[in-house]
Amino acid sequence: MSVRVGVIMGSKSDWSTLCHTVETLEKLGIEHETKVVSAHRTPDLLFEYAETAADRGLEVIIAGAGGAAHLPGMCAAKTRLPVLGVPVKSSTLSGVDSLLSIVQMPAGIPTATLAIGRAGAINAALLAAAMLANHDERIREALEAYRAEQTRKVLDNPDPRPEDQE
Ligand SMILES: Nc1c(C(=O)O)ncn1[C@@H]1O[C@H](COP(=O)(O)O)[C@@H](O)[C@H]1O
Repeated sequence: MSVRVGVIMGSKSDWSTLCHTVETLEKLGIEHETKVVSAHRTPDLLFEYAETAADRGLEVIIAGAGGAAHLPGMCAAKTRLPVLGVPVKSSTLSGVDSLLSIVQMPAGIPTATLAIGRAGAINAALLAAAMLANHDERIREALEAYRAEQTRKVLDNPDPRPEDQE
């Protein structure tokens, strides 16, 4: 099966956030690749990655970065593929810096912006799945099953108290 989604991140230190993206793609059975690519530290690699992504068969790119998070926007500038940006929570500014660096793109080069941290990382995978599900029945079924399971878990256990206090 060919790789459908590229998951890139600015540093190895982003893995503890982007691992949630990868875990969710794996749950849904979506073929993906992961790589450290930085607009700042490896600009030529980023250009090459983004410029070749569509021809290599990728359909969506998920890009996570923290601080001055230029990676998603610069990636979007060099590919026609949809780019989903995940703001990584930074130690100094709690990820607000990452969020603002990704969200306010100029008109013409859109970058979808998810929530800061783990929730955004999971939702980036689910959003990529929703895009692929438009033309892929296997992924559509996997996404529907994921959501049904999530709903069932809440309905089966509506008591908010921790289990040892129920
Ligand atoms: N924001 C970017 C980019 C980029 O946007 O190209 N490259 C690295 N970084 C970010 O720098 C932070 C600290 O990186 P280090 O932990 O390697 O010092 C990471 O969150 C990374 O995403």
